[in-house]
Amino acid sequence: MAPTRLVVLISGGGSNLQAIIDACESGEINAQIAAVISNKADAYGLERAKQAGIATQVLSHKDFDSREAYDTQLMSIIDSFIPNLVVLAGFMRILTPNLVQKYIGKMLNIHPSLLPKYQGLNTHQRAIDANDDVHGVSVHFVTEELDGGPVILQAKVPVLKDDTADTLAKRVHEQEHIIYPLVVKWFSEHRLTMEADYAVLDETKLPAHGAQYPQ
Ligand SMILES: Nc1nc2c(c(=O)[nH]1)N[C@@H](CN(C=O)c1ccc(C(=O)N[C@@H](CCC(=O)O)C(=O)O)cc1)CN2
Ligand SMILES: NCC(=O)N[C@@H]1O[C@H](COP(=O)([O-])[O-])[C@@H](O)[C@H]1O
Repeated sequence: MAPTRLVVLISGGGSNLQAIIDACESGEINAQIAAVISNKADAYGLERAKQAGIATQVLSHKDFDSREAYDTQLMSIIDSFIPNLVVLAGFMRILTPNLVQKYIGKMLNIHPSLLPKYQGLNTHQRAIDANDDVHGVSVHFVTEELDGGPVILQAKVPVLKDDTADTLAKRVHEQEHIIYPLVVKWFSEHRLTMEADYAVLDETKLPAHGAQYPQ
């Protein structure tokens, strides 16, 4: 089967991008990253992509007068790489309805909370402030509703009494790097749709660390 063509959108360090790069390079995922696009020129994820020989492009939102104008240009760039799947990996811009609808069912996001809890930003601190004893991460389809799309896979981590947002984020990151490549692999093998019967996904492949299907 031809490898799934990925376009990955980032804004920062790119550790999730790196996990997907590694999984593609090892053959774990039958996919290739056609391009990495960042809205921040100083995103270290761009360096990770360059070191892996992956095409990169920077599209700064500051160069556009509106979200719609930015997304129109972003769509044009994404389309030029003819992706089967668009992967948001720490991409920190809210996408407009036109762009979301164009890629509906073939755009994924990773969000650092157990959705539907804590949509939006600053999720780790919010979990600590709420005295939660469990936190985690969700991989979901992107829809117009911010962080409201169908959840595909989640992973849980404990919140420790002395946790800071940084120590909790580090624990969550470890799980992100397991479940995101796994979901991309499932997409590449099963051509996941938003109406997917999650039973199609082989539960035995779930990492032992407590990943769970949405209830
Ligand atoms: N239409 C959608 N767009 C995006 C989704 C989505 O589900 N639907 N997921 C987000 C990712 N995300 C959380 O997982 C997220 C990203 C950015 C923001 C946000 O408030 N961004 C601000 C700018 C913040 C900054 O620059 O630091 C903004 O866009 O004004 C919230 C949640 C990606 N997009
Ligand atoms: N709302 C989106 C969001 O907060 N996403 C989060 O950004 C980080 C990106 O890290 P990375 O750049 O090292 O992959 C990840 O923790 C991801 O869950």
